[in-house]
Amino acid sequence: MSDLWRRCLERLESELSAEELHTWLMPLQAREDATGLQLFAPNPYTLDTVRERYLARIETVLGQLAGQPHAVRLEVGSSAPRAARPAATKAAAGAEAAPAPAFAHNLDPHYTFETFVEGKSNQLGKAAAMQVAMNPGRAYNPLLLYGGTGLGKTHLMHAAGNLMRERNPGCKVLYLRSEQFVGAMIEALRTKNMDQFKQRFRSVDALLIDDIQFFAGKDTTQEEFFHTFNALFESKQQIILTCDRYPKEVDKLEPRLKSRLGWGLSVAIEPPDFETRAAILLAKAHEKGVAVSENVAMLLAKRIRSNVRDLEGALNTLAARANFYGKPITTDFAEETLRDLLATHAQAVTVPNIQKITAEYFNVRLQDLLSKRRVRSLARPRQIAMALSKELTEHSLPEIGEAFGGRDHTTVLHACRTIKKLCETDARMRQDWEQLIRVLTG
Ligand SMILES: Nc1ncnc2c1ncn2[C@@H]1O[C@H](COP(=O)(O)OP(=O)(O)OP(=O)(O)O)[C@@H](O)[C@H]1O
Repeated sequence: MSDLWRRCLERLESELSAEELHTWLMPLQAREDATGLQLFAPNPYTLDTVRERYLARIETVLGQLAGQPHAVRLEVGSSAPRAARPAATKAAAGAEAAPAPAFAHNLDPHYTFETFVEGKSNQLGKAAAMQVAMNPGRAYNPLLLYGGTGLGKTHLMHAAGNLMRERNPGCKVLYLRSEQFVGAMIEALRTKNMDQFKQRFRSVDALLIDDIQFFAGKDTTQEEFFHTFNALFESKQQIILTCDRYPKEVDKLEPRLKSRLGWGLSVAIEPPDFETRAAILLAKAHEKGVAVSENVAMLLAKRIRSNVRDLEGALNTLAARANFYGKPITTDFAEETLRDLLATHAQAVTVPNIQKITAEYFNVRLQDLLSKRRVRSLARPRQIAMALSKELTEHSLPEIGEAFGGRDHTTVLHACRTIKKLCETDARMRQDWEQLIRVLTG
């Protein structure tokens, strides 16, 4: 790697989140010559993103490091051509040696990148899944998508598989829920067909396994998965996994497996924000041919924050009722039809609950959080709790101010603006914010 580029990355490490760095900048290859620095992106998508979001900053840092303006050229390609055989060719070579039964892929054709709505909460996950699909076995291996239920991990996983097959129809992509992997293994053990089992999993170009937290405590499965993983990894076959939390936090998952999972890229999929929830609803309604206005989408997006599956469930209920009664889906109709459901979601998030959870999260006493004390260790959690109250409840600014020890509504407004800005610029703050939302709405 060019020394200048390495130093530039080191500098940027302190400014960007690890995920941004790994998704966009680490895949770049650098070549330095008399005319400046040339950066090679693995695909046009990365190139566009780097140009749009990071190029200006890269040029500034390079200028600082070199002591004078430094030209940067960006293009798609590689600084040194790789010798590795593409995965599909490898599979074909394997097939020559031992003809395998016809391959039946099992991807859901509806789960594509086109039907996936992008927002801040899932942008990195989508980008990583796309890169993997465009460079199977080479971009990130394994790619691990983790996060709460119903947030689109399975969708992205299938989308990656579908894109791989679109780009290379001969590509063998096998999707399995973890339970299916366990079931297949038990069956193979029972019928003494372990060789066939091994062959089945190791002959694919990409193996997609959903919800690997299910492997916890299943030692034989983990052992077998570990060997499958190694075999695939070594021959550069792509592995994509999902998990309901960061795998290091999954109890009874073997340390050596956890360490393997860390070899590639792990990306968190966060709960979508309000705008993304509304956009997802409108997209789903369009897909299903259900006429839903923006107002209705906004109503549901405002009130149902838990996850996309719940949002979709609400939309399906609305569509079915509207169809049954032959009525249009107005906001009144939606309020009326989903009254119980909306009430359940509203109950979960109250200002006192937000205050309590935020105080616990930052390890401060509730009475201090609500006090007038202005020390930073209290002021920031207090601002976060105020901003969360605005985001997650229907209360007005004066009402929220009142609930925080009788503060003025302008103080609440200031808190909301400060936190929003910090979430955009500070990765640590964004993590805290998203984690709290997850706890409060999960
Ligand atoms: N950003 C998005 N755009 C469009 N649809 C989405 C998005 N996020 C989630 N969905 C939809 O929400 C539903 C649930 O998503 P999915 O099954 O992928 O969740 P998951 O994270 O894998 O959940 P689980 O861990 O429970 O399996 C799917 O119908 C999916 O299409």
